[in-house]
Amino acid sequence: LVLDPSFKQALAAGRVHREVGFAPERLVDDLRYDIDALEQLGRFGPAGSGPRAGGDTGMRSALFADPIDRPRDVGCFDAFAALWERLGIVREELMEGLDRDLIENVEVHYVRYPEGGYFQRHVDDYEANDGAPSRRSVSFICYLNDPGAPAWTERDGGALRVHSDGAYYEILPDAGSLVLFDSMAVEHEVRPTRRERTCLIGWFHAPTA
Ligand SMILES: O=C(O)CCC(=O)C(=O)O
Ligand SMILES: [Fe+2]
Repeated sequence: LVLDPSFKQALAAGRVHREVGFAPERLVDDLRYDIDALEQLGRFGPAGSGPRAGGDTGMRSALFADPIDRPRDVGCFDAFAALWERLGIVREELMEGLDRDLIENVEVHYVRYPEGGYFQRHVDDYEANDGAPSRRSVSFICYLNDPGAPAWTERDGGALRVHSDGAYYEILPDAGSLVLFDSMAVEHEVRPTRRERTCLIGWFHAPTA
């Protein structure tokens, strides 16, 4: 098992579940190498699917790259594949633990927030029933900040702020940590960051029918 069993209660209650050290340091380094290579190739841009995709609305300031549909002779696609395999186990544990049907087809992006980057308050599954065969069910974010740099602190900004019942709590983007939450239930935002902030984000989908 890769997830602590407490994820069941957390997700069912509309809270965020966090796994510290989900991606080992060595893997985070390799993923950062991949991300840097894609950035140098100019593969990062403001598009990407998310609430009000496009990034020109002021909703967010972040850059996205596709880790799958990209040249594989640069960077380290194997690092992505290793993380992907681990996320496949997460998907199976979520299906079992939440009794949800999660399809294999998932959305995934590398995301880089420059200094000053942010993402305003939102819920990930914004699509009302528009006839799509599936919808976002569980959101996952693996933080890929530099494990060799000083640890992230509150003063660096860039916290994931989670809203619930008129209050909020914040989660720092510690290198290698994974967060999971219900895509329809959890309102969240990324506070303005004072450091470059890097992660992999994606969504496990469930059939709409
Ligand atoms: O970067 C994060 O921590 C969260 C990003 C997010 O909420 C999103 O892309 O929907
Ligand atoms: Fe989000």
